[in-house]
Amino acid sequence: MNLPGVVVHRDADVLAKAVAARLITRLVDRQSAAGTASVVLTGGGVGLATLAEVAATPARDAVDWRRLDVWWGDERYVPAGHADRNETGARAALLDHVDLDPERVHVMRGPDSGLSAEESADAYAAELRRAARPEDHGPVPSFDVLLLGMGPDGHVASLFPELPALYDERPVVAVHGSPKPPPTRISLTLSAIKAAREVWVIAAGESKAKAARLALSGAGPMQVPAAGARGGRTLFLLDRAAAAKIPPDLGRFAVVA
Ligand SMILES: O=C(O)[C@H](O)[C@@H](O)[C@H](O)[C@H](O)COP(=O)(O)O
Repeated sequence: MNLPGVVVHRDADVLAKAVAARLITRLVDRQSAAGTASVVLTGGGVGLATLAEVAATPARDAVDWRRLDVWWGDERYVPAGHADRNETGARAALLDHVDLDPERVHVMRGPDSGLSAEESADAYAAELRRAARPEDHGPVPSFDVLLLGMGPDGHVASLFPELPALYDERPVVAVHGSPKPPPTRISLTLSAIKAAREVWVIAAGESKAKAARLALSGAGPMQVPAAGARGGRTLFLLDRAAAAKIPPDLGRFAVVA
């Protein structure tokens, strides 16, 4: 597996703008090459700021939104429309402002669906399996780009240090007792994340600096889940504060700020 690339931007605002530009380019390139594209969204502040920047840039019109599959890396297990849902934030920031095919927006269902968290995870795994093509060689599509925010403890999606979800081999699991509220969540596992052609870990702020260093310096995924978040190509897209503790010889280090 290739070493992750590291790209550092001046601050959180520039980071969100730069990731938005990169995302639009990635989706347009995939649609040109394959006729279609797929993205996996993340919750969290930097992820939502990125989506808002996509909505704000006129270049968004270069994407054929109707030929895009939208998935989530994780979801908080609360009812549809609840302010805590990653879906709610993503809709407000971007999804409600572009012409998506509703059939291609793949939400993780909450308690209002009548499904338990476990059943919701299984239903999402089944939806992923249906979308996977023979060339994907597995139960999950080869996502074109999978976005991940990262917590100060190194969590990505709803994969928190030392929780059993980290060694679960199923592609999607229910998570109970999340240290970040709300406590019950649905998450892709590291095995599903690895199916992505590109994984982008996006983080801003000093509180993420230690996790970024550990994730890039051989820590174990049980202690630092972001250390196990790797795709065909992996990028850590950081602001200066989040990159402050990374020794320059780790990964391919590009300071563009
Ligand atoms: O549902 C969630 O809470 C997330 O998907 C989670 O993994 C998030 O991305 C990180 O906690 C970073 O969040 P911030 O960017 O807000 O720090």
